Amino acid sequence: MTVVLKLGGSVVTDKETPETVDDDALDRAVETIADADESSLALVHGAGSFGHHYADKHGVTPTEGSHDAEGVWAIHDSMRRLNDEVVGRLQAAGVPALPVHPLSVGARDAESTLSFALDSTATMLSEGFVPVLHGDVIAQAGAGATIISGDEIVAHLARGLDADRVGLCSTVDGVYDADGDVIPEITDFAEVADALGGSEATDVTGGMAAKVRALLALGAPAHIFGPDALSAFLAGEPAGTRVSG
Ligand SMILES: Nc1ncnc2c1ncn2[C@@H]1O[C@H](COP(=O)(O)OP(=O)(O)OP(=O)(O)O)[C@@H](O)[C@H]1O
Ligand SMILES: C=C(C)CCOP(=O)(O)O
Repeated sequence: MTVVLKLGGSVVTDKETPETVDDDALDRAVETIADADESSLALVHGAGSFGHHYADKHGVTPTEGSHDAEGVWAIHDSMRRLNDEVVGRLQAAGVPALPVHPLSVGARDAESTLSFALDSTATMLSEGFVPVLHGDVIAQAGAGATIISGDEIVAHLARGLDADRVGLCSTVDGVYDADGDVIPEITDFAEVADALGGSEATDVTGGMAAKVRALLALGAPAHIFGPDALSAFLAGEPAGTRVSG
């Protein structure tokens, strides 16, 4: 049973204050993951108030690239520091976490098609480690470097590792309908398009609409849920909104 789980940047950081980890929320998530003791778990985390802030400052998005090495490094470096924090706390809680930095293993061609070697991630999993990936900048042919969101990495991992279960843990309890109620299941983008917005904070990768689109394109069932439902998700129980294309 392979599980791919993303901890949203809005969960693990205080998205309103640049470069601030949300200590309580991250510790709670780490504790829940340690308690679950999932045998084959690949983790991804988002950018929150780390990467998005620098991406915005240097004008880099998933489609607008940059050849400015210092700017690209500033974005990556902020994500690397957040990743150090996440990996360090997981290890302190007894989870055998190791980092995988997308900048060093992935690239896009001129048509934006992603190639992303999964050898390190897959081998870590089979050796009993918990790989921890993150949204990042990656080199793109003809564009310098562009942003890759944690959600895109989740989709790539889910396919490449043939995941049995995929989860996006965000700050919301699930995907809300126009009345603010959690939608139990989404099978078609058009049915929910009107209710889906972007993100409330600085976010260059598109908020909820982009998440639902990416998850609908997967073969595996995926769930979007809030931190309170993380242990249920890891136990294989229903959590938040189920998205299946
Ligand atoms: N219909 C909807 N239901 C739920 N949330 C929605 C909806 N439309 C827009 N949103 C927004 O989407 C946000 C979740 O997307 P966001 O990209 O901020 O999450 P994240 O993955 O946790 O963060 P990050 O992108 O930094 O990793 C919510 O906080 C909410 O503001
Ligand atoms: C802005 C950067 C570097 C990555 C964005 O990842 P996300 O928070 O998962 O959308």
